[in-house]
Amino acid sequence: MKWEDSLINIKGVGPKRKEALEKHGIKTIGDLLSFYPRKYIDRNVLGSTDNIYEESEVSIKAQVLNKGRVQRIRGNLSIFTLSLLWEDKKIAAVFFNQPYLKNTLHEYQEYYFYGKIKTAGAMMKIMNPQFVSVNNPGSFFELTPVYSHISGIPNNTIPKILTQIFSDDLEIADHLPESIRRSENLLDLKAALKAIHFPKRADEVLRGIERLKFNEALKINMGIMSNSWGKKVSDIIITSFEGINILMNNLPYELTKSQRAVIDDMIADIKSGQVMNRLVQGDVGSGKTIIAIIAACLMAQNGYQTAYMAPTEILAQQHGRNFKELLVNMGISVEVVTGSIKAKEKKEILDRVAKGAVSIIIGTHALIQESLEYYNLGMVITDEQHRFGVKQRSQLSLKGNLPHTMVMSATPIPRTLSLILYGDLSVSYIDELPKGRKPIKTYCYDEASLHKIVAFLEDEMIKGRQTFVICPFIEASEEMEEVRDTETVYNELKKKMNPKYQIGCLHGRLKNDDKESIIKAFNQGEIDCLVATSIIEVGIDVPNVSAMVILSADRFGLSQLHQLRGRVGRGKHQSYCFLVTNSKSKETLSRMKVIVNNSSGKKIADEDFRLRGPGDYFGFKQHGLPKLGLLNPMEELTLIKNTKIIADMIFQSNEKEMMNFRNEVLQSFYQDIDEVSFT
Ligand SMILES: Nc1ncnc2c1ncn2[C@@H]1O[C@H](COP(=O)(O)OP(=O)(O)OP(=O)(O)O)[C@@H](O)[C@H]1O
Repeated sequence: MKWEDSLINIKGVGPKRKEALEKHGIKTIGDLLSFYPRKYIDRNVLGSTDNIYEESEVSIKAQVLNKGRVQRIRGNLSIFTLSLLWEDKKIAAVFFNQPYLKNTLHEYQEYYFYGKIKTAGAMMKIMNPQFVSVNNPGSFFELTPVYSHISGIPNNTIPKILTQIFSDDLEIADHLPESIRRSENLLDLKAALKAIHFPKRADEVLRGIERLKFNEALKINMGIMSNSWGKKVSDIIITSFEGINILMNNLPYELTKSQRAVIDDMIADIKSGQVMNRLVQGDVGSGKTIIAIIAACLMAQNGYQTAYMAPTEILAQQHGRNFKELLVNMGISVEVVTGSIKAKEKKEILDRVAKGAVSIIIGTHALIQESLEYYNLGMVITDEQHRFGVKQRSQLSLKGNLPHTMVMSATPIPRTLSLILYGDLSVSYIDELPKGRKPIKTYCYDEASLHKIVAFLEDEMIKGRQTFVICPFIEASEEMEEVRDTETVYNELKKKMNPKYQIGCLHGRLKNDDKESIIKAFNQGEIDCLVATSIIEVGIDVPNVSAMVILSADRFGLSQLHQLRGRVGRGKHQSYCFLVTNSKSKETLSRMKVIVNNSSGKKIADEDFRLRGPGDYFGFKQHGLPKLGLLNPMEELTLIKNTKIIADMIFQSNEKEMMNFRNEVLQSFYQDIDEVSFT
């Protein structure tokens, strides 16, 4: 029996169960072996009456004192209660819906019981315990794996199938080179899987987990490393820096110290003769776009093209305007290519790109399309914002002859995750905001205060400012009446606000042309108040906006609220953000407090991470990385660092075994990420 064999040949797996397992992503023997237990029951802990903890799960040794009593509650529901003597105390064993146990448990006999202890009430209880006779405990004290329930599969079926798999001639090829396995003191793969599924003791499970986590960490590291590995020396020759000096000297503002430092880092990379792989990390509104403009200008002035990949069409258009504003009169040609552009126009642009008549190409995913050929791509910039995966990034880089890469990101990423995601990148931080920015005053109110908030927005608009009103939904939902939607709010505001104010409404369901014209009108100050969904979350840059109201604010994640709020306070005006929620939940209110009291993206991300836990935070899927089994990347810094060193060693090695292993791991990595879909 092999890893890739189908489960259909296994006894006990008929077509129905096969289908149920497949729904859960379990198709092969290997998939089932990779379906790890959710937890283990350890009945080895023998409880004592000296030390009883409410709700603790323990084994107790106790004598049955009576025949017990079955109470019928209603229908099939029954409770069987039995009195036990545990050391010198009485305890009741309570069984639900198992009246037949009356004939199984015998008076005056001793048993081991395992279950949850409840101390509240007149008598101590052990709830729904498992039990075994003291004279014949069998495997009662062995560790028992517990698997997540799969609908259509009885709970004891998974262990049964696994037992069969292991008792047959199971072949598991362990490709990890023996030398690494030994130096890292790891179990071989089959032994590790056996330890996970059939452990006798807890330390065996730990050894099994150690090996399987190692596999996952090594695979992720090798997959990421393969993006940049072996393509270090750059053929791109940059000699002229005059153009960017002119550009920088003519900006309407002075660059911050951090912005200058990032530009220095970039220039040093380019001068080093090696391919640049740099992540630029800076909080919302810290001024990352100008870095991209300067980098693209440098490339253009030296005869190379730059591709700039933005996460949304709206942003691609906005960047297009910004780039053109600063670069067109320097004789640099900029074009925006998006999915919605008309075919004829697109063809014309693509022809010009292929001939080298366009220097800067800005777009969305469309930039990765097969049909887009570059003349001489010198740099790829991705405005990451967690929308692109590892795969897209590398696909775009493959378009040229090893172009330089720069990744922009606003969201602080925990160190471990950034080591994985950007393991191949050097990092520059923009850790200050442009001069003169005032902290955004943030408040949390319930809906009863809405009329006052609307009056406040009108006051701001009298002063010539613009405002945002954000709603989670596009239209009203019957199931979730309490959640605000753009359609209703837009109509209400039209009635409530002075008609001299222009109100606009923007959401993802509008046609691209309509979206574009609304954004344009808002940019030009023709719309005073824009009601929108989170579509404006990233990147939208209108410095005249001074107030934002976020309705049903509890529907958004903390980092998302921070991103949304980052759409105001981008100019010299004092700005305000109102989080509106009717929720009284303590948890919600404490989340709102985090935003009210903090302005730093890093602090908010830390809190988000603390409140939500690692599982939810920065999903791997969002980054186009495969789902992990046992590895929690947030907590395994040492393992990730160690396996990175090993991955590097494997990539450097000319030994056949190492090279074969490398190819196999990469094949599997790319297969995994092919299965990841983007939403
Ligand atoms: N040094 C500076 N001084 C003053 N204004 C600046 C400076 N650098 C950038 N800006 C302006 O600040 C605003 C925000 O910059 P930008 O849009 O580049 O931010 P960002 O880092 O991309 O933010 P986000 O992550 O929110 O998209 C823009 O209007 C930009 O022109």
